[in-house]
Amino acid sequence: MSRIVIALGGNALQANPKDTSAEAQLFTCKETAKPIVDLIEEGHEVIVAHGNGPQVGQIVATYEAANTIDDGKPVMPFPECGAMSEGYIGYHLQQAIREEMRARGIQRDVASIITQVVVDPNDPGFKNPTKPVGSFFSQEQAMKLQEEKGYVMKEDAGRGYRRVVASPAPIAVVEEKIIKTMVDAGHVVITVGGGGVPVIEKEDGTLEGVAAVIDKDLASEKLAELLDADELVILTAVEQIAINFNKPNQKNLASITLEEAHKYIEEGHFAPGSMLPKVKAAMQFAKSKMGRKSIVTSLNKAKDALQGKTGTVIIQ
Ligand SMILES: Nc1ncnc2c1ncn2[C@@H]1O[C@H](COP(=O)(O)OP(=O)(O)O)[C@@H](O)[C@H]1O
Ligand SMILES: NC(=O)OP(=O)(O)O
Repeated sequence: MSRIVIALGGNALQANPKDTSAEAQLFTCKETAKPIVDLIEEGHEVIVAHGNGPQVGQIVATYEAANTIDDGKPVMPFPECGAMSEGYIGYHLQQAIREEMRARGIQRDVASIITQVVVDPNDPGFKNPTKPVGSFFSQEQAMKLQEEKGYVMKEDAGRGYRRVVASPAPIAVVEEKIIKTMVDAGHVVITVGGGGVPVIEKEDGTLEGVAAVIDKDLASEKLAELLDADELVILTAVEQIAINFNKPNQKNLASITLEEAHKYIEEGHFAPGSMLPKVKAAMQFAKSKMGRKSIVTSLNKAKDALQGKTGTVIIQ
């Protein structure tokens, strides 16, 4: 039996970027629940983390469209929108996993924990936005949004333009002890949703939300180390990590050593804001302790990847 942290991509949960409906996301969550519950059925301890890039950006845009801007300040700040996205996605996942377990007669409880993750207020990520959020736009639409709303818009891995926001590195998981207690008690826990709501710790020990989106792969890696997990499984829209991605000479990789990963990063094979943080998270977990391994694959190939049939394994 292994302890496995599964990180689900926010984009992967919105399988068709043109259909941002709750119904479509719930359907994807139900499909995603199947390989997750396969692992639970096999006796593994599974902790589920998830992204929120598309969803948090859409929540922010919805509030803006509802004309809730007062004196130029958003009425619904970014951290609150992040917390909403954690609740929204967590709700879908916990319902889907519960239903799948019930259908198989598995007597386990599942719950989401709205998680706060501490970041450094001086993190360089605040000065250089890299995290794509919200929907995809054409170059023309993106330039218009940049001008009208002051957003920073960037091309996202050949899929179109998206708003990018600050993405500071995760330092600590505030609810760590509660998560550990629930996992140790045998419950299925959904946590660090959207990388967790980013908070800074003030001198008096209080927490304050900040406008940013933490990369959920990096937060999941931190969580996997804290929980002493055996495997970190990152599920996204592609079956394998590739070099020369989207080019005629694309080559999918079955495994990558740390040394090879460093070389491929230097050569610029992994897009910042999409594949690069996954590779970095996978590398960090693999090097944190001998024997730990990370796997990157697609939602529907999770089971095959865990049996070594596909996916990309990152090892020391
Ligand atoms: N070298 C690469 N190999 C595979 N996919 C890549 C690569 N570089 C960029 N990508 C893109 O990164 C995407 C995964 O990042 P993203 O969509 O941000 O993840 P998430 O599913 O966590 O939201 C893939 O679907 C693919 O389009
Ligand atoms: N927060 C986060 O990393 O979201 P995505 O998985 O959607 O990029």
